[in-house]
Amino acid sequence: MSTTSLIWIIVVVAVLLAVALVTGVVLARRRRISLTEPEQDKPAKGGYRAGGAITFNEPAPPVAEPTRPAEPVERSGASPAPVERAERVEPVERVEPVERVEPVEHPVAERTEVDGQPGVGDDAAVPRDSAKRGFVEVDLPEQASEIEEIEPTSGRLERLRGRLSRSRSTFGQSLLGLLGAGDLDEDSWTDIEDTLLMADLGAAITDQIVAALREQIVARGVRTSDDVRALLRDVLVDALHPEMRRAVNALPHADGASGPKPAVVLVVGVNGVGKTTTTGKLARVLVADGRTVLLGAADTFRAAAADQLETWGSRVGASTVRGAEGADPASVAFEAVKQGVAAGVDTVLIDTAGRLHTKTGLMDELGKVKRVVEKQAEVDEVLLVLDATTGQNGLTQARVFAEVVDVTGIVLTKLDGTAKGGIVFQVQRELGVPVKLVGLGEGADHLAPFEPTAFVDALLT
Ligand SMILES: Nc1nc2c(ncn2[C@@H]2O[C@H](COP(=O)(O)OP(=O)(O)OP(=O)(O)O)[C@@H](O)[C@H]2O)c(=O)[nH]1
Repeated sequence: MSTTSLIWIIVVVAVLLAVALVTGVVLARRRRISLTEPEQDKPAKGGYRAGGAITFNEPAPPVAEPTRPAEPVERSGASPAPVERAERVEPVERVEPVERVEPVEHPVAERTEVDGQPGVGDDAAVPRDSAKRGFVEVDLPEQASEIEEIEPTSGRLERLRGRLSRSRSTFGQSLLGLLGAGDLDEDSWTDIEDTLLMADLGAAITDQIVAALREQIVARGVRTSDDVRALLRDVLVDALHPEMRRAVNALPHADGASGPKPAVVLVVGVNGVGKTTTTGKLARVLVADGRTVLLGAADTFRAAAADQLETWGSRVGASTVRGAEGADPASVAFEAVKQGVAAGVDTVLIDTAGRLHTKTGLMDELGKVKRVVEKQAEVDEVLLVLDATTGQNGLTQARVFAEVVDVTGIVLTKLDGTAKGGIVFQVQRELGVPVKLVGLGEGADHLAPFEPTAFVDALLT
């Protein structure tokens, strides 16, 4: 072979190698997904649409403005003008802080009739408001001197979306970062799984979401940060079952032989999760919607709980029926519904006590409350209140309550205080019951309707 031929061969091989190298680099770059595009901070397509108000459901054909007998409750509209103060506003007893912090013996040990087992009215553990905890942590709202203005419910979640910032940064943004970081190897998928598990989505939903992402990232040919966001949004919204009915059954029953009957809503859950606060916030929403409300303080284990509820009521002109401390919760609930029917209010909201951690005790008490209430009127909604910050504990509670009463909706409180917003996914799956409302703060109007799309958008944008 001549020298010229050899030189030509070397040149051709060098050119081929250079072409192969350039092609490889270009292909590798095209497979990368970058999240640094200017589009990054724009809302996902369709935008954040949390404009919905809390919706209420009527149990039967709509009632045409029922005429109500004289009732000391003035209505407030969506933009309420100052209304006259309701008659029954009694001074709220202030509970002084308990200073002593000592362990408390469980009272059941001293009781002979229950054979050492907790009975109705007992806690499995020492109640949180025993001397061990102290009332100092319970923030009683100030007694209002006049009826307050209530923030309109429409657009409320949009206004409160900033309160989901902890979940947004540790859950939403982490996922976007991981998915958009380029070639996804097995380590990346493990990181994605860990992020979902740490946000309290639970193993089953994590598997479901990861499988959907793996499949669709290829099927859709995901390339850009917008593609990633859109895919993640669709997969998360889908896992939240947007088709579930989330209206609260709180509107009165149509005229019957004996006239219109109020809707009855039972608010249940263990102590400290935010039942009383939620009942108060819900009363405000109903009043803002032009409804008349009567409150039943069936949490008779703690006088301050009834005071707290009464204060919430007085702030919006709703009366509260309460019993003596330690009274039978069922009798208070019965009386509240009886008075609600007599007064012709639209809704009776009953705050129950959740002190019974033993299933039998809980069943006895809640079952009795429901039975006696049903002698007066149908129970339309049983709202189970869960504290989003309690993770697995909250789920255990949810299971017990679901076995005991027919839970029709979940209120997830304290979502503002947690980075684990994923509990929403898990609790719906566990119970098969929709999350209807979410608590996003201690403020009087920090209760919002739960909307899957708006929620996911708040996490991702
Ligand atoms: N950050 C935050 N705090 C909340 C929320 N909902 C309730 N809380 C607070 O949680 C605490 C307990 O609320 P309560 O309404 O007294 O709870 P409860 O379940 O009625 O408790 P018991 O009356 O003891 O059974 C209060 O300090 C509330 O202000 C919420 O959505 N976010």
